[in-house]
Amino acid sequence: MKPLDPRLLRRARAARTFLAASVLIGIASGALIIVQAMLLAKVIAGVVLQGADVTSAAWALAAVVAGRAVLLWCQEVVAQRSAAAVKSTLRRQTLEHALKLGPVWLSGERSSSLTTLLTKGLDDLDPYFARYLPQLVLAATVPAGVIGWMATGDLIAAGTVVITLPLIPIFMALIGWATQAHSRRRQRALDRLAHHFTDVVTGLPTLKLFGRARAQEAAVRRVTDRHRVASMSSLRVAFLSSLALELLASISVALVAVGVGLRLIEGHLGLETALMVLILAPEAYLPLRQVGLHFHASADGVAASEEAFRVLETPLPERGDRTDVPDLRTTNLQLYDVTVRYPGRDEPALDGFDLEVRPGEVLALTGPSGAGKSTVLAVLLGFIAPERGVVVAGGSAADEFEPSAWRRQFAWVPQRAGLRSGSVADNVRLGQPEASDDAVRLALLAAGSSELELDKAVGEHGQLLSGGQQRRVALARALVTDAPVLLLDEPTAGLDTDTEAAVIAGLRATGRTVLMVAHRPALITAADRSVVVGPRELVLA
Ligand SMILES: Nc1ncnc2c1ncn2[C@@H]1O[C@H](COP(=O)(O)OP(=O)(O)OP(=O)(O)O)[C@@H](O)[C@H]1O
Repeated sequence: MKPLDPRLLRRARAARTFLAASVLIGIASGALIIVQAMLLAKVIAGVVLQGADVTSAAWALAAVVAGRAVLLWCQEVVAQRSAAAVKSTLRRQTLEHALKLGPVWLSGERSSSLTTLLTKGLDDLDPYFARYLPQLVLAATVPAGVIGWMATGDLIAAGTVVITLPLIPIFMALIGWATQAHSRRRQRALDRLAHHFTDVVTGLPTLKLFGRARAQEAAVRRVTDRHRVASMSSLRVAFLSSLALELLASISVALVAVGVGLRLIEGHLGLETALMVLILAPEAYLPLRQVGLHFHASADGVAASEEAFRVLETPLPERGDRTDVPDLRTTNLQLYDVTVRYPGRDEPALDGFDLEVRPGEVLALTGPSGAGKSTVLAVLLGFIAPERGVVVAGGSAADEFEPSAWRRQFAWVPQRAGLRSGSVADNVRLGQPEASDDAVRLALLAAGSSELELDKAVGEHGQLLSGGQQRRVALARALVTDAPVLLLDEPTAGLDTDTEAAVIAGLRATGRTVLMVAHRPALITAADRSVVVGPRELVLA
């Protein structure tokens, strides 16, 4: 593990400010430690030898101690603020990037890993900023100053420190090497726990229905146990390594002390100098020991930031920046020879697919389950880039356009409605935040949901609404936009025949281009045309 990931400095301005402030505070702390040792030695020697007046030195010592307390406070304030700023920057950047990567990239276990990373994961950066980095700066500044100053009083003691001090970073590097693997294992166990737990909670009604809820207890226990074992082994390494570093530093200080004691007895050193060297010796080792101590607390934070960088460094599909997207109210939309392969899949989800969508037509995409109908919509929305082939509008390829400008031409109703908690109106307004109550009512009417009150509560993932109501609210959310093309993934699934007829009539009445994935005969019949998606594309009149 690198002590300081340069990507952190590049991505978060707060981290750079923090580092600069920490270096200044570190240098000031180093100077105060030396002055404190000199004054302390002077006061003790004065008292022991009963000759000198130590009053002024005692006052100066009190001032130095107060100065160190103020520096510590400054360091804490700067660290907490920087940690908060860096976490918020990383969270924002990671979330924005994940959104740009789109729902296809987020599918699978990625969404729960991302949730863990953006919540608990990045919080682990707190000890990294508040403890580890300041200590790292002190470790780089204080020992050099202390050894230099010791050398002016006792060259042999300074030499002893110079020889023994490097043992600490060597041990730390070895320990760090072992800890990194433990931290990663712990992070993976936490990810798996989050994923499993989300799955179980979301699927609890189904599990109960099939009498499998109890069986999940054992599965949750197993995953939790794995996390516990990983955490305990991290802690074991942390405690053992602290003990090793502590022991090493104590033996080194003892070596210095024995040498100083002998030279004092033999008269080669004065009492004040000997005291100063003895007081300073532990200070040379302390920052390095503390770095080792805080290293473990920060390892989880560093693992989380590496995870965030992994997301941030995932390349975005190449898209142009043109915003002059042709108006699809008047322009044909074409797919030529489009082949799509999902990451990790050998078989293509779409193979050499051609399609032409004319303005204002209602077109049904049909075909067996898994044939690639939803994938056609994902390609049109730019959620996945075709391996071969191209999407064309008005003579230009879709990937020449800036993604959000391109997507403004479309309103999408996915297979899962994707509603969030709030009211029905809140959910419809996701399509058009400025929509008036009348516009929302009109959209609900066109979606066959006139019976739904605008302020009716919607729970998480659309709970509190029936499956059919969720679909219709999602449809109203698409209809309230002014997008010229509606991409609908089975818009009438779960609706009764009358409501389905009303929805189809509502769709036609909008006069917009509709491209819908359709399994139900009523929907296929209501379309102007239907296209079969599958290994062999058939275009039916
Ligand atoms: N995110 C994904 N990662 C990997 N494979 C995927 C992903 N999404 C879909 N697939 C695979 O791509 C193929 C086409 O899927 P798609 O959802 O487009 O089919 P579909 O025709 O819409 O099916 P259905 O009618 O059941 O909704 C399937 O084999 C599916 O397993």
